[in-house]
Amino acid sequence: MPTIVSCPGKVLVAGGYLVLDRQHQGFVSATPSRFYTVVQDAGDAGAGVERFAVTVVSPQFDDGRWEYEARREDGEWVVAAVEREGSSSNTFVHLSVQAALQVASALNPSATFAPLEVTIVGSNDFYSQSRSDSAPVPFAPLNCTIRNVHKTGLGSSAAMVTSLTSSLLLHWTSSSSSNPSSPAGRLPNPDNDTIHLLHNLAQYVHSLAQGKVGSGFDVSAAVYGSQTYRRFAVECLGGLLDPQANGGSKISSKDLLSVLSPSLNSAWTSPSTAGSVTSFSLPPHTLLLLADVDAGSNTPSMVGEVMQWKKAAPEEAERVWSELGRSNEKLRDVFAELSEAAKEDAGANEREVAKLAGLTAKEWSSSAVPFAAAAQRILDTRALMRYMGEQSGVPTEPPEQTKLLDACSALPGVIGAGVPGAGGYDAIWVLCLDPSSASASTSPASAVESLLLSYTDMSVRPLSKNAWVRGGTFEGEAGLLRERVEEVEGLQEAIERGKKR
Ligand SMILES: Nc1ncnc2c1ncn2[C@@H]1O[C@H](COP(=O)(O)OP(=O)(O)OP(=O)(O)O)[C@@H](O)[C@H]1O
Ligand SMILES: C[C@@](O)(CCOP(=O)(O)O)CC(=O)O
Repeated sequence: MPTIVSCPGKVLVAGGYLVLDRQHQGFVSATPSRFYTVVQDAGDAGAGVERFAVTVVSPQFDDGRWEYEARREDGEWVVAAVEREGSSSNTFVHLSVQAALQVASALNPSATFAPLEVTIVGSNDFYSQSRSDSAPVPFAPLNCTIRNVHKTGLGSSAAMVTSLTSSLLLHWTSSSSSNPSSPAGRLPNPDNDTIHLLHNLAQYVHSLAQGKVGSGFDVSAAVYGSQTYRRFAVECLGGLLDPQANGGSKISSKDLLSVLSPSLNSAWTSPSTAGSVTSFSLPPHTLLLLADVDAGSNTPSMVGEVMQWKKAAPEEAERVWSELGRSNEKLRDVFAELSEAAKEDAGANEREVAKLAGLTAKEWSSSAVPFAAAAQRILDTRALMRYMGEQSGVPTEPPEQTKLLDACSALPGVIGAGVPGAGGYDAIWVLCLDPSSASASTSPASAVESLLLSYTDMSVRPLSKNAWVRGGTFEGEAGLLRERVEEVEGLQEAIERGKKR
């Protein structure tokens, strides 16, 4: 039986930069666009096996095939890349296989291993698709190398690393313990302790592969789905990211597990160092529409400049961050109030949404409806982000984006719009009402889509409807899931394409 794990992409709706600091939180939506990893035995497992092959195929890419040999040396598993003519290296994949194998062997020292074939695919919306009239097949080949692909900002590396490390670890440990709160009709998810370990493992691999410590909100979204995220302290990872730790030699499997295991390393649970994941939901009958902006921004350098400003003007920065932090929390709270109201009286909520969908957010404000408060909160957060951008000299919401966001926000049924994550020229989100009565062509979302498709001041392309987040739905909030191949459209075909490599 193959082991399949899928993980969602992310949109950091609010909390960019602040979320790097444990004092503040990030407000994250998971996307229905997901990464899938399929792990299959390609031979028999043997007792006392000292080496086995792991082949990883990513059928969407011309260079998407990596071969590894796992060898046991002095009781420790080491994963080495097998170089073939024309093959590229993939640090994210290599480190995922190495770390997952070490943790699996530490959890079960007498585990037996078989050769493995692994297939990785990401929903089309993680990558810009070539313009064509027909919709691409699921997990469509991109006709380019990984290095040359244009990413859309949904967090491909975090979703990929999390689904790969998780599927490998679950495959090797044949974890049968399941979570009683698993959604009905789906394969049961692992228990909470296992999920926590999978999270810690993916955070470690992702940080190591990126060569930096981001806040980790993207990996957390890949595991836990939509959430209010407070980062874990770097101390949780001990010296794992420090190349000088262990005198420069590789960490043993046992030591790796003792750092990553939430039951062995109290830093993961102690209030002064632990991260936290609490709820964040978009209200029912709202739709978060996403669009890719072609210009692109360099997140690490933007982060560097904001941090420099923070150091140079600590008092002003502290004041702005506190205000932004409060504004972001208010946005989360008003979404929670709207979700609660919809739960209490679904009919009244639907009627209100249907009425407001024909009016602009400016027009709502005269009647002081709760959706008007959400619109105002979004404007407040944007204004503060722009102010921080001006102060730090970083284009968090550059004028071209302001113009585009304002144009979207002025359409009927639009609650507001923003630049996700670090901001800049990468992407935008637009939150609109999604009345059940509207036909696909008369909905606020379709008006936004038309505006974006005909926009000429900047090159902006809406992601497909498959990537839009529907408020209050399972698909729009779920984190890591175990999957059956026959239930994921196009997955079997993608595996077959990979076999032809
Ligand atoms: N389908 C895939 N198969 C294998 N590796 C992948 C795949 N997609 C992404 N990766 C890995 O992730 C790396 C990209 O990571 P990087 O941190 O640059 O992007 P990112 O910030 O996650 O992108 P974005 O947020 O825009 O999706 C690739 O170089 C590759 O190693
Ligand atoms: C700037 C930052 O807070 C968010 C970056 O988000 P994104 O990759 O632009 O979606 C960095 C981080 O949290 O790792």
